[in-house]
Amino acid sequence: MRKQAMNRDWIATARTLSEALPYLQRYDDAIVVIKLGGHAMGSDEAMETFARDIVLMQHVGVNPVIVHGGGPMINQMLDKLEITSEFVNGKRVTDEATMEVVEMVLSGRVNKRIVQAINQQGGKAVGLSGKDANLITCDATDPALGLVGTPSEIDPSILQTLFKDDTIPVIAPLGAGRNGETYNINGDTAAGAIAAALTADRLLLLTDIDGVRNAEGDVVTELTSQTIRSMIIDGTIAGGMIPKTETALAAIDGGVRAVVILDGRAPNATLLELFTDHGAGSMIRAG
Ligand SMILES: Nc1ncnc2c1ncn2[C@@H]1O[C@H](COP(=O)(O)OP(=O)(O)O)[C@@H](O)[C@H]1O
Ligand SMILES: CC(=O)N[C@@H](CCC(=O)OP(=O)(O)O)C(=O)O
Repeated sequence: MRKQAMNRDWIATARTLSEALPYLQRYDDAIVVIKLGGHAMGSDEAMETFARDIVLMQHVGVNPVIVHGGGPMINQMLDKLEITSEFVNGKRVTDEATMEVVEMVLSGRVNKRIVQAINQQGGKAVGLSGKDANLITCDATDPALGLVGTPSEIDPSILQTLFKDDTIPVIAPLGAGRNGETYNINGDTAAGAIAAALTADRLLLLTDIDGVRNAEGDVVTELTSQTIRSMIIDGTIAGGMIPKTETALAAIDGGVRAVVILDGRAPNATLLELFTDHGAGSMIRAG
């Protein structure tokens, strides 16, 4: 016998699916780069929902690319090893010992947790870092930051190969230097550079806050490059939000159609943004 569940509005569920059609058509074959910040990687349950949304996205024709962070997980391991660490303008000052820990945590535990979560939902994910297949080549950002890298060359060919095979790339933000160095790249910066190299349709930066807030504490839903620049200068945008908004500007300059900064802890955040009228977070658009 067919179930007659009374505790859910099935008609509304069917309507939601029907209303998604124009969005499904818009994003058919689109490239969407999703940066999952360390603060947005919550419980196993939240990771499961995130992974299911990514697999669904791919099933309806999107080519998703995940770039992740993991700052809080790096901090935990550095604490255990009694290595002190400091941030300058949202970037971790990285010496050789810190770099070893960063690579171990990001390419190891964090990357594989996301890969496994996607695969458990029936997707096919592969974990890489920017060092694999010459994906990201870096130059030093600033000698004062040590081994922090700025992507100078991106070779996205491995990503195109993975798209053809319906495989979802999950990328740890590390890059190779020209002389065999390993560089630590801020996760947002890496995601922006990859999105620009792919001329992605969307870059979603998932974090632990519902968007970019103004001095009054309200989320600004549409941001222009001028507003961002003045908010950085007057200190309204600070800490980890600096690389995020700078990334958004660089990605738009690099050909990405739109960047959205949104709360990755909100349930189904990525689907809400892509497939419904309810835009979430702060959007920065081209033109
Ligand atoms: N104007 C602002 N609007 C929103 N968040 C801001 C702003 N200025 C600074 N922040 C801080 O930036 C943080 C997001 O950056 P970060 O912690 O690096 O995130 P993630 O780990 O997701 O990359 C927010 O939690 C908030 O504390
Ligand atoms: C240079 C730099 O700061 N690299 C970051 C890389 C991880 C990251 O970006 O993590 P979130 O996205 O969680 O902040 C770091 O060492 O913490």
